[in-house]
Parts: sequence; C-alpha cells; structure tokens
Amino acid sequence: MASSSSNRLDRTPNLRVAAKIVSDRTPKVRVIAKIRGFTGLETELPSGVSWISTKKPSGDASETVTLSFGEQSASSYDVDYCYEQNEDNDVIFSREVKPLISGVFDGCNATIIAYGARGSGKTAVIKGSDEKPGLASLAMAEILSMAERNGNSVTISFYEVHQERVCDLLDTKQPAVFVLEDAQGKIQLKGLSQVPVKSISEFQKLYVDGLASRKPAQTIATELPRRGHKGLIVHVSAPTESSDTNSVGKMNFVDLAGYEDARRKSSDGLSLVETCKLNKSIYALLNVVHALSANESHVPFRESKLTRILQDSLGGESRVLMVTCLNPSFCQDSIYMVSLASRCCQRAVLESTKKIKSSARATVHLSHRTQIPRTVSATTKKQAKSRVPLSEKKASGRIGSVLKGRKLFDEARHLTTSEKASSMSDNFSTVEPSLDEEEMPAPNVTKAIKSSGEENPLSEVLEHAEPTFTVEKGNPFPESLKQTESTSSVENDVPVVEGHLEEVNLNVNSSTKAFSFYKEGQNIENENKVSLVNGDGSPPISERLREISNNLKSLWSATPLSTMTPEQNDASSSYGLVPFDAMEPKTPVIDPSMIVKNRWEAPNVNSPWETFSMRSSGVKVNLTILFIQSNFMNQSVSNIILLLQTSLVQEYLRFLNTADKEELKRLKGIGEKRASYILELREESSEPFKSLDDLKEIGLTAKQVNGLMRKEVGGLFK
Ligand SMILES: Nc1ncnc2c1ncn2[C@@H]1O[C@H](COP(=O)(O)OP(=O)(O)OP(=O)(O)O)[C@@H](O)[C@H]1O
Repeated sequence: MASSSSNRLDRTPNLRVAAKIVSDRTPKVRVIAKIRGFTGLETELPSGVSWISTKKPSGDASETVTLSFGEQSASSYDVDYCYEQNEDNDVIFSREVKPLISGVFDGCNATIIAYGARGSGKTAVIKGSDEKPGLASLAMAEILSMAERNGNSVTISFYEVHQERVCDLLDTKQPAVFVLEDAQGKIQLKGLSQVPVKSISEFQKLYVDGLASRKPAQTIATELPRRGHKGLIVHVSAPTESSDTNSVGKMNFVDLAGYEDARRKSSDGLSLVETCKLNKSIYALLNVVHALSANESHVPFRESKLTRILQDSLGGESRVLMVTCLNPSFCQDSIYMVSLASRCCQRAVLESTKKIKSSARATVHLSHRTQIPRTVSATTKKQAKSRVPLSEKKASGRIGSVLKGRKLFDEARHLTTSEKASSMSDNFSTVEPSLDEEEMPAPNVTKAIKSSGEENPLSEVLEHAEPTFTVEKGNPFPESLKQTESTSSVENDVPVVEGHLEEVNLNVNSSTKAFSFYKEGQNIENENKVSLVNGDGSPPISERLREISNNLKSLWSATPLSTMTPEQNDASSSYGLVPFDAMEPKTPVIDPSMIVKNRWEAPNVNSPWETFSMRSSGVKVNLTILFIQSNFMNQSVSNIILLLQTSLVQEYLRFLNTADKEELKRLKGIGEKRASYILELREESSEPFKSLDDLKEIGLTAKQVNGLMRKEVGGLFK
C-alpha cells in the first residue's frame, strides 16, 4: 500500500518538487482543506458546478488558496492549500505529510489534525479504507521503512478523548489515562499503552481493524452513542546501550470529532451538554493552533485534555498540519469550520491589514491577551462603570477601534457585542462606547437567568427562539430553508482563561455584514433576555447569523425565486414584489393601493434626508406587506424580508455618508457631538461607513446600533 503510494510519487515528478517546496518552506502551522468525494447517497452536481469553488493562484501547493462557498461566493476564506475531490490521500501524503517524517527522525515532532463538520471525511483522511489508505497508514509505512534503515524502533499508542476523559483504545482494560506533567514540564500519559509495531500489517491489525473491535468499555456498557477525538501516536525510538530505548520523535494523527452546532439537535443523540463540551475542546485546539501560528508568547495548552496531550507535539519545533475536511454539498458547519481554519493561517494577512488600518484610521490592537469575565453580571457592572462621554473617548484616541479586536474561538464569542466591548475595554483601558444620554435610549440591562440545576449549569436550557436555518443534507442548493427553534445560550460559570484578540478579518463584503447585522438585530433582545456566557463552545449569535446571511445570499441565487423571470416567479408575484438583487429592491407590482409606487426612483429628491426617508419608507411598505403575508407563506418570504432589511441598512449607511450635520441630527440617536464626529470621519474618508460595523467608529456598539435602526424602522424588525 505504502509502496504503491511511493511508486506513484516516483512517477510524478511534480509531486516530488512540491514535497521539496513544502519541506523547505514549511511553516510551523499549515492549514489545508480537503473536499471529500460524494457518497452514494449524495446527489452529484453536474460537472462544472460546485458548491465550493477554489481559486488557486498557480495550482502550486505553496500558495494560498481562496475557498468560496455558494454560487455567488458569498463567503470566501483563505487556506494554505486545498485538495479537490479527485485528489486522494496519497497526494496529500506525498505533499504534506511525507516531508514531515524525516523531521520526526531528527527529533521534530509532528501533528496531523483532521477537523471539520460531521461527516466531512475526517476519518477517511486519517484512517482511510483498504482501497484508499489514510494518512496514518501511508505515514506508518514510510516510518517503518525509515526505521528499518536507521535501526530505530516504532511503537504506537491509540487513545480517545471523550468528554474530557482519556481512554486507551489499544487496551480497553485500562480504566483511564491520566495526563500528567512532570517536574520538567514534560507531559506523561499515565496508563496509555505503547505497542511495538514491526510491519504495516501489524499496524493495520492494531489500528484499522482493531479500532472497531476495541470499542471502549463504556460504550459497550451503556450502548450510548459516543463521539470523541481519536488520537494515534507513532513513537520513533533509538536503541541505547542498555536495553532501554530513547525517544527520538513522534508523529500524531488526530481525527477530531465532527463539529456540530450545539443549538441544533445532535444528529447522533448527544446531549446538549456533551455537544457543548465537545465543541469547546475543538475551540481549545484551534486557539492553540492559532497562537502557535501567530507566534504568540502564550499558548493556551491547558484549556483541554487534547491540547495537553498534544502539547509537546504542537509547541516548540513541532510542525502542525491542519486538514480541514469539507462536505462537497451544502453544509453550514463546514463554512464555519473553514472560517476558523483560515484564521489560523492569516499570519501575513493580519500584518498587512494592520498596516492599512493603522494608516487610515486608529491603531488596532491585533493581538492582545485578555480575560473573560467570570459571570455575566460582573460584566454588566463593569460595563456600567466604564461609560464616559464621547468627547473623552475621542480625546483618548479613536473610539471604537479596539472593538474591532475579537476573541477567537472560545466562550467570549458568546458574549453580546456590548459585553465583548466591555470586557475588552477593561483590558485596553478604553471604554464601552456609550450613548449620550440625551441622544439615545437607555441601554437594555442584561438579565442573568439563573440555572436551577446546580450540578449541571446547562440542565435548564432556555427555549428562546433564536432562529437558525437548516438545510437538507445532500442537497447543495436547497430550495427552501427550514427555520427551527433552537436552544439559547445559558449561563455557565466560565473559568477565567486567557485568549487572544485578533482583528476581525472576515472576508465578506460590506453588504453581507450589514445584512447579517440586521438579522442579529432581530435576536438581540433575546440575547439580552438570557444570560450571555454560553459554555457550549458554539459560535455566538452574531457570528452564526453572519454565516447564515452569507448562506442565504448564496442560496437565494439558487432558489427558483431568484432564477425565474418575474412572471414565473410564484413567490414574488404572489407577494406583489418584483425580484430584486440583494442591494436594490424594486417597487412591488401588486395591489397599487398597498404599495407606494416608484418611491425608489425619487426623481425630485434634493437632500440625503429626503432620499433616505423616501427610500426607507419604500422598503418599509414592502416589509409591512411581507410581514403580513409571511404568516401564510413559505420560507422564501423570509429571504425576501431579509434582503429588504439589508437594503434599508444600506440606505441608512448611505445617509450617514452624505447627509449634512443638521440632517444627521434628524436621525434618532445622533446628536450634536456624534454628528460632528461623523463629519470629521468624512473628512478623512469620503465614505467612512461601509457596513454597520463601521458605526463602532462613532462609539456605537452593535446593540446600540440595533436600537437606532429599530427606532428608524418602527416595529418592523421585532
Ligand atoms: N473521498 C470520498 N469519496 C466518497 N465518499 C467518501 C469519501 N470520503 C469519505 N466518504 C464517505 O463520507 C462519509 C463520511 O466520511 P467519514 O466517516 O470519514 O466522515 P467523518 O468526518 O469522519 O464523520 P464524523 O464526523 O461522523 O466522524 C462516509 O460514508 C464515507 O464513506
């Protein structure tokens, strides 16, 4: 098997060249993606049509590849390389893994991590099958032959981390494995067996065949479904003069449990608590990889069992290969996983972004350690304390800039924007941008909802309706989106941990941001009603909504509604609306008595205020009709509503970019000070407000902006 792979490599000179390039320039962390092939149950798309498109600069494995999702490439993310459906494990092995093996024999540990959404092909990549051996088998064959040449010995350990408990998969009689740190800081896995391996068939027996028959005892006892992270350690040792061996290096293969949004019902019956724990450990690993990739001085290894186990194979001189596995058909979790993966390889991107931003605007703290507040109530108090007038904030530097920093993959992502701002403000000696009293409504007070289950903080799952959209698996462009009730975040006593802030560098356009932000606005009250720290490790509402909005945009183009002509378009005609592109809704064509016709055109409009009020009222009329009708109609209406809302946001931003001071003050929430400040920003840039995020520049948090927008459009967004 391995020899067939190496034969193939020998016959393919450019693979050898690629392998050399990788080995010469190999960074500490490399993030690649692999799109898995279609299974028999999935409908293959016609040739040339793909849900994921890849932009490879020159097809070279050494250059960054941009992955885009959906027909209109609504979301795109960079990774170091992407392997297509037709590229098998042996290609990945030759290019990515083989160059790391010689390093292992030189004492440089390596870790290969397959991660991604459920069913994205992680096991197929790591373990593989008889026909298509996985990276572990291919590497093992190479390691064994090198060991034979060099006189080294090889042993393997195989473990599973399940709900933060570690068990030995090669010796199921072992009750548990303990992760200990010795006086020298070396990690010891007490209770984990190391089994000598001399041939690939022995390895197959232990690892591939053995996996099925050596199910951990707990599973057999309880028959509960079990989803954990599986790790294989291949130890290479050198003989010593005594009978002992000296460890030379090791190679780890990790098949992470599939990520699944905790707010959806688990597809394999995992409880919410279990899914939360699992996701939390995925975030912990990503945090570590990000910190390593960004060369942070602090790497949060202690955040999970898995990162503890891998500590000496991730840190130091070790090399890490992240294989982001992608489902070939629509999968929202896949997009989310790629977005996180891409942050781990944004080394250069972050630097360049920093330069651009700092010249144009205020300095943004890109990497900063901070603490997550213990409880929500503590955060709220801090928030109240930190309010200072806008003028003072301005004097102390450009307000809101620091808000662009964002905690990476952990619990802080579950804080509302204002809380994030608050927690950051404490660290940056900056403040939560407040609303001037005379200008703005009093902020909502965050209520922490107490969990009645003392032992289990997640036992009382609140059933607030934060909508999530799910689509049928196997259909890359589902025609309808199904709205499901989902569980909310719940209060969890989050331990104080250290993490990293990075600049938000979501590769989405401004319209997308505006779009998603508005959706966020719909839920912000729900966010406020429940406690804000979610211990589940699942993404925050804003992040999820941003994804959802991206997906909606791409799905929109794939629905019959968007592709039909107006006459064919049942949905739009029955609602009295003409089809529109995302940013330019047109006048509805139904019942003239219900619709304000041609307000979009606004031929004799003279001022930005008139334009804004006419156009926005046009949208409001459409929205009103849709809201009335949507009680009876299918999900497509919701899509239209969202797009109309987006257009309203665009009008609002356009107004902020063009209105004079007096006109600005006509907006709710904009007073003398804020209007002056907007004009100042416009002196620096002709169009300072490209998305609602940019409103942070005038000291408004997401929640506050949402309040403003809701005031502007009345109750339409409730
Ligand atoms: N290259 C491929 N071509 C066709 N089918 C594949 C390919 N890779 C994986 N599959 C199939 O896709 C399904 C999911 O694969 P796999 O079990 O490897 O995913 P996973 O990410 O490990 O799943 P989980 O999240 O449940 O651990 C399996 O039925 C597998 O046979």
